[in-house]
Amino acid sequence: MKIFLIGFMGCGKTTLGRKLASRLSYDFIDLDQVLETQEGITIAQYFATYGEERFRTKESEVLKSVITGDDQVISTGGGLPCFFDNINWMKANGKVVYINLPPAALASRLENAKEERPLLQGKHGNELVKFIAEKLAEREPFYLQANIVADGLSLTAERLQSIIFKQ
Ligand SMILES: Nc1ncnc2c1ncn2[C@@H]1O[C@H](COP(=O)(O)OP(=O)(O)OP(=O)(O)O)[C@@H](O)[C@H]1O
Ligand SMILES: O=C(O)C1=C[C@@H](O)[C@@H](O)[C@H](O)C1
Ligand SMILES: [Mg+2]
Repeated sequence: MKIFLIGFMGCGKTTLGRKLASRLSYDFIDLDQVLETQEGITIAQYFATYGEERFRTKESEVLKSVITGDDQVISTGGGLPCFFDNINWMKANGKVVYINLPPAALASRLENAKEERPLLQGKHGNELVKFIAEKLAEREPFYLQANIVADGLSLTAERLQSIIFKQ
């Protein structure tokens, strides 16, 4: 089975995805990391060099190219479900799980991890919370199309596993 983790930057897709894959003995794929390895530059450098539009095309191509094995946990980029047919494509190819967190919680996690997230550069404090709240409102119609919505506050890989497999 393929499990796609989606949600806003900082909701824990990479952190929880790696742990979930290890618990299940599934392969772990982080699409941001695959893109960085394929292109030989960081996401921030990719945005700076080619711009967001080309990044969206590239991340969609990466999504469709790496999904080859059977049992995989795939952590996606925060914006990926909101472009092209990506959300429907993921639902047609596996189970999609949205990790849901409120803006203030996302902001406090992201305050010290913004350098590698180009959309957040230069935003601090209340301005960061406001930006996240607006972007999240724009994106939720896509995120909420997931098969499963998981509450991201104090979420663990163990809990995520039991939600997905309804144990
Ligand atoms: N369950 C958790 N509880 C507390 N902090 C967490 C949790 N999961 C992740 N974090 C922290 O939040 C930050 C972002 O986590 P992570 O990189 O996994 O998010 P992401 O969803 O992959 O973001 P992006 O879309 O930018 O790749 C990290 O600093 C991480 O240590
Ligand atoms: O939310 C977003 O649009 C992004 C999230 C990250 O995972 C990266 O894919 C990139 O920084 C863009
Ligand atoms: Mg990530």
